Amino acid sequence: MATTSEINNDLSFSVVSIVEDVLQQHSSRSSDVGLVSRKVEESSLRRYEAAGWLRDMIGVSNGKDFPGEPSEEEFRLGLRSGIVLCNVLNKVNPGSVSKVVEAPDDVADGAALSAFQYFENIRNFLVAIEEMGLPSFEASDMEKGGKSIRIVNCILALKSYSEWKLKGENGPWRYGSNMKHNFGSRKLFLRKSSEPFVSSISRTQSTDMLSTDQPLSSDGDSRSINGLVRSFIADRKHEDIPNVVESVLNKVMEEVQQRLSIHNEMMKSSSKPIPEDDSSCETVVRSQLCDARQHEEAEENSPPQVVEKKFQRTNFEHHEEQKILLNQQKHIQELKQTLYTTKAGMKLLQMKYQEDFFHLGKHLNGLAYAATGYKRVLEENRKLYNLVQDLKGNIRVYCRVRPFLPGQESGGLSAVEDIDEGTITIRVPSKYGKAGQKPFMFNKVFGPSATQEEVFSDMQPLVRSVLDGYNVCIFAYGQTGSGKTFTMTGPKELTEESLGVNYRALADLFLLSNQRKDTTSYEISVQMLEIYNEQVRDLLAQDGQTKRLEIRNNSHNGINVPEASLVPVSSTDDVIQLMDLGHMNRAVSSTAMNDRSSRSHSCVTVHVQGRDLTSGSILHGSMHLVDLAGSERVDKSEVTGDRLKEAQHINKSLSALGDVISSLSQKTSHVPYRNSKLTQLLQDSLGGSAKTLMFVHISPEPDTLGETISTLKFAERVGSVELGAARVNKDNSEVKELKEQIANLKMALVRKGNGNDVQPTAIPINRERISRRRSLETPTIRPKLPTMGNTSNNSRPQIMDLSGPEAFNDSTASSRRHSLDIHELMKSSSPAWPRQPLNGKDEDRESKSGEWIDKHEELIQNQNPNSPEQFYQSMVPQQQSLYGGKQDFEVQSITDNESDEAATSDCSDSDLLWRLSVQVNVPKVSNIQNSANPKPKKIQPRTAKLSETRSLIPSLIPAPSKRPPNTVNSQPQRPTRDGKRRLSLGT
Ligand SMILES: Nc1ncnc2c1ncn2[C@@H]1O[C@H](COP(=O)(O)OP(=O)(O)OP(=O)(O)O)[C@@H](O)[C@H]1O
Repeated sequence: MATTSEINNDLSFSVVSIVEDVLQQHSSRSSDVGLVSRKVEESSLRRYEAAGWLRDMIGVSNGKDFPGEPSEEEFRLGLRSGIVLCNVLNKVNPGSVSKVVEAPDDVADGAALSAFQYFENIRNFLVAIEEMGLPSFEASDMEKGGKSIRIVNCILALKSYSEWKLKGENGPWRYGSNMKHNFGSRKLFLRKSSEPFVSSISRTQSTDMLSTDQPLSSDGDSRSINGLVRSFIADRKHEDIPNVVESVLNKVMEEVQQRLSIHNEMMKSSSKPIPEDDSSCETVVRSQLCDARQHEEAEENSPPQVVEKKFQRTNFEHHEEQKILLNQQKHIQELKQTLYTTKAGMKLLQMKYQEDFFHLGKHLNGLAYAATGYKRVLEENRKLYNLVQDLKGNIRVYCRVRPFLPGQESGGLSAVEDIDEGTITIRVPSKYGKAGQKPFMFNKVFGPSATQEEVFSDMQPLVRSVLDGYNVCIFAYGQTGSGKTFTMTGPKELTEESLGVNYRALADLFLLSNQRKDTTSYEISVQMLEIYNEQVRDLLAQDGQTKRLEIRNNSHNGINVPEASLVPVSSTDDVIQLMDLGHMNRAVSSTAMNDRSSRSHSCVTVHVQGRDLTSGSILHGSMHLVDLAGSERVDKSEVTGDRLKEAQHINKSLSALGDVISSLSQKTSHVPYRNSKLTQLLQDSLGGSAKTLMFVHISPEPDTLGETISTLKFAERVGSVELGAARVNKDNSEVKELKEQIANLKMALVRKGNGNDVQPTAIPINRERISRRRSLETPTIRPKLPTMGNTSNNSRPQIMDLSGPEAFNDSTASSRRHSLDIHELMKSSSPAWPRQPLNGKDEDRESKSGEWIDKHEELIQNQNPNSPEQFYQSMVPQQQSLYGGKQDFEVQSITDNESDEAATSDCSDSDLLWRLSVQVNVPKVSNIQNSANPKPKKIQPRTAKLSETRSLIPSLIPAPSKRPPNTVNSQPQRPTRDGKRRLSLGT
């Protein structure tokens, strides 16, 4: 912003300028036309002189664009950049302009020069000229309409100075008095360094006034005005002077007043408040100052109307700028507001998003929970399904897919498309008929990645139920190389992780029996058999003898091959030792399909006997762990000779297995168990009261797809077989008591039939205590099992001899009690007890669907000739002939709470099974030897008719629903045909 002193100075200087202008106008007005043309010519000559000198000074080549006789316009344009002037000045007075700003080459004449060049060169030149005391000119004189005469004066003065300097004259230089007066006004210039430049006024009217040493002062100003006026009136006539002076003064006064008013206006506009902290204000102020200066200059050099217009324009521009500024501020405010709103909106959105995320998270959690729940429900469904299957007595079927073996991957394309819990989907290509996918459903499907532990954990409850007195059978089925041995035993190199079901099952039984040792004492023993070429071999035979063993089905204690070694085990080490021996003895040789193919069925049978330490009751369970031979067809094995024979035997036994399964699923009356040793061995598990699990194995290779599909089809059929609910093999004191009661009743009947008046002993029947359990025999009469060598010297586990009474202490007592009772009865009855010879060939009798042959009952008869049954049999020959030589007694099944409690398996499904089971059938006892017919009688398959006939045999224990309790119905009863087990007294 201009300071007051500056304004004052400007004003004082302006007075000089005003006077000068007025005088010029006055003189021009008063001059005649001739004078004007003379003046024009004179000024042209002077311009030529100046231009010529400048060309001389800078050289023709540099001044090529600067003509020798330029027009006023050419002259002005040539000097406009200030370069020529500065260079010439530096030549005249070296160092006067320290830096000359060169114009860019491509700046054409007439083009607007940059403000920088304009101000730099011209200003530096003018400053130097003024310092030298030479007549100066205005920078605006360089522009169009400027006073070039002043420029010419300045250059000619410089020329004169140069010539003076060249002459080498001493003393101060004086500008020539012959020169025309220089009316150029002074202008305050600032050096580039912003150093205030104090100019001295050079005036040319008189030598005493033109001293360069004269300081700038108000005296100087007045002197210069006086000089101007004097020179103006010098060539006037005396009588004109007062008038001229008066008109000049009037003019000056007018001009001064006009300019003052303009200044005041400017002052007003420039004194408007400027916003402090707005950086743009600084720019505005600067531009205002600049405008003010330009305005001043324009004011000084332009006629008043132009100045007025310019001022108005400036004012208008200023106004516009103010408006723009205000608008911009308004916009900024609006933008700020928008920003604020946007920020608030963003915050709101952020909060909303966070809320949404939170809800989403909750929702996802809910979904995850639901998914887990769904999985749980699925799992529960599967368990319930399995439970229903168990209740129905279905054979449980698991499927396992072997992974590709190293080097066997057929481009990674497996025959298995998908595995989902209990469903396996097989990819069927067109060569097997209709291309597509074929699903098979089982109780559980294990994929190739399933571990041995996972596999076992799923069947663990089943295994554990052996300790509760159930019979369990797990058999591995599948073609050669599908992984049966892997599942049942493990790979060749056994590790803890790769141990198969056999090892894990026994280890688990040891663990559980140990946990229960306070309540139950368990004895676990193992048999290992092999069926090779339809011969049963003892794999635990130490002498390696391949003695042909016989299978005796439905033995009372679950030991179907009594001649095979039965080795007690108590630890996993024992088991490993035994298994090693068994594997050594097993027949294994190579075939084209699998170099470790076993062409025999192997069966590890675990026998468990548990004695309840409180009640003394005995239970026994057995578990068959069967690794079947490969199920593939003979022709595929590409074998001949011995191998062909082996394969044929395998096929025969597997076909027999298929037939048994088929007839079981169709519930036919005759089940052909006897068609192979395998079906004979598994008879109790397949048609009896056992829990059976078939583990079907398949290979993933597509080239065995045909075999895979037939294996899966077979397995599906097996899954549909209902065996009836499993039962616990438990023998307790109540059962024995009941048996005695039955015997008494029978005797009473016999006596009555003989004309004796003896009334049946009124022994109350405690229905609640009637056991529904299958085995009713006493353990003292179990078949003697073979022993192996000298056990004291043998490091192997000792073979258990179950024949001794000490093995079954509690039952001995029971047996004694039983015989005592009988003797008492015998004393009161007259008929003699016929002696029955032992007959060991009875086991060949064929069992039928829905009944089981109790050899133990038979043995009771054989070993105890004085038993009531024998007595009864001997006394009722007529009845035998009447009813087809066999009597059936239907025993009403009653839930036995105690028995249920005794079944304390960890196996939830077996427990539940028993708890849900309301009515379970008591098994029939059959094949009791008739004293009148010592030879074993081959029982023909029973027809419906025979069954009807036999049903006429009176039931000694009436069904509670039909008859009042505690009464004996001596009339023959029709046996039920609903599959209930019946107590059968054979001939
Ligand atoms: N689940 C599995 N994981 C890894 N390897 C397996 C698996 N199942 C089987 N194998 C491997 O596949 C090969 C054949 O398995 P395995 O001998 O058990 O078949 P198999 O059905 O018992 O044959 P065979 O009928 O001849 O006895 C073996 O090398 C075995 O280690």
